[in-house]
Amino acid sequence: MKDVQPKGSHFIDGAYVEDTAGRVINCVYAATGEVVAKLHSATPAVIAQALDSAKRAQKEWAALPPVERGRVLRRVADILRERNEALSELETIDTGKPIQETLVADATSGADALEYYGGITASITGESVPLGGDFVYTIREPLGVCVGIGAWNYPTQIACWKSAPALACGNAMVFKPSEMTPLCALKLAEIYVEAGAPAGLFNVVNGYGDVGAALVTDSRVDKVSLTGSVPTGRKVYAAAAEGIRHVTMELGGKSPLIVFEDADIENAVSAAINANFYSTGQICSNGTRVFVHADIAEAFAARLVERTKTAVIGDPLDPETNIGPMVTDTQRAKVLEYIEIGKSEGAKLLLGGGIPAGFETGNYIEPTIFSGVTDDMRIAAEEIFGPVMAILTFTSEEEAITRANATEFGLAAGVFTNDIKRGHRVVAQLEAGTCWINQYNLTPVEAPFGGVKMSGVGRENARAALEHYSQIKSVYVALSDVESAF
Ligand SMILES: NC(=O)c1ccc[n+]([C@@H]2O[C@H](COP(=O)([O-])OP(=O)(O)OC[C@H]3O[C@@H](n4cnc5c(N)ncnc54)[C@H](O)[C@@H]3O)[C@@H](O)[C@H]2O)c1
Ligand SMILES: NCCCC=O
Repeated sequence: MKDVQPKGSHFIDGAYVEDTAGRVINCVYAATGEVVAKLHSATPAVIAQALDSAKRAQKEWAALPPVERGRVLRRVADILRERNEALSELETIDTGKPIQETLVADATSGADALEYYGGITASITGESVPLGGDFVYTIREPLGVCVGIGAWNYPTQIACWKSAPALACGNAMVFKPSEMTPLCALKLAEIYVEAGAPAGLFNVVNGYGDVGAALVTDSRVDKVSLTGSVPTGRKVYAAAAEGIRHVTMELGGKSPLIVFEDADIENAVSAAINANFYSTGQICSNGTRVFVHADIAEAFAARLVERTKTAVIGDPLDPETNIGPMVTDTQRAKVLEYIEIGKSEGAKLLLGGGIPAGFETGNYIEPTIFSGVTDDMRIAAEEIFGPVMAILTFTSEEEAITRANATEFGLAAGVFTNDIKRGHRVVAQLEAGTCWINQYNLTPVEAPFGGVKMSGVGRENARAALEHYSQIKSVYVALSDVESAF
């Protein structure tokens, strides 16, 4: 295994920082269980250093002409693309996701975000509001120091999706990666400095949940953006509210994928595969409740099983591998428990359900398909965050919509139909922040991404994210005399 030990656990003010007094974080390669790097969770002194330097750098950064700020972000995008191979390998080692995915979905999607926001930095402006003589103009101002807290499934992408719009708006960011994947964001911090960002503008502090909690309540912090589970979201949202801080919450889901009887079955099967088994099922927007019209349910399931059997399970660093291990043994144990729950609830196990033969070392698990699932089963109601698909059947459009919406989550939804009117009619009624018609799980930077209901608050990507990293100042300008009562 290549040496991935970073020069320090944190990256602050343009340099690696270490404080061995912090609790140890072992970075484990999910395919073998090998400890590939050892870091230390941030101490209060490290957190203070990160926030102080971010506060300083933010002022310097916000004072630059926007076109110069945009240029720095675009340089970051270029470097991410130049180093895609090395960064993808690191992402694979950090997460266990197959290299065939990380080469196309991580540093590259991060680069898209940096390029997009670099391109619009100079057009983040206010407006002029005529009042028939007097007028108002508005200024879109940065919030100040933003804290980003990441989940473990997309460490590079999450760090880029948060930092790119934050920095474009003139903020600084202190980013805390998940303790399970501490390596990738450190590389991004190095690249920001190399691209010309002021030291301290993008700092990374590694640590457990307590480090995240300390950041959220610090008086130097103006905004918190979390990607994580609903239970963590509740805590972080409440803690941020104490200081009336701005928040973005990108949380979990249990999204529906509805396949109507007139759908192209081959495309719908491809979408169901992508919506459940990409990244070994560890994607927030996954369409894990696959509602299939009763008339085609048998044919759909047969083809799905046939194709899923051909998936190559293996070493994630092997380019042939489609399905790698789960991020940790704990996460896999949780998924295996859900599979047992599914069986005991009476769902029919069509495929998978255990540890693949020959893969007893590492956190491997088979892609698993249940049919005969009903809405009340826990495997249909709770976020599993692993490669477990539940097939449910329906007979009418109205029924499919009602049942798809019968969840506390609202992150995403997909509809497969060849009737374009039906496609639009159905998504208009689905309670989800992102919907796809005849596609699933594509999240281009040009499209806003985020959830409704318990799945979150705010949006990432597109111009929509600018609303969440800036605030508007109104300036009233009088051209006439001031009237007063006396
Ligand atoms: N909506 C999205 O964009 C999106 C994307 C990826 C993952 N997710 C969700 O993330 C979850 C999986 O990720 P996870 O297991 O890392 O989530 P998690 O909620 O356990 O942890 C997320 C982050 O929060 C930190 N944290 C934990 N307790 C904290 C506290 N009290 N204060 C501040 N920070 C704290 C963790 O250290 C970690 O960095 C799933 O629910 C998934 O759906 C959502
Ligand atoms: N590519 C989008 C991933 C977001 C959630 O896990």
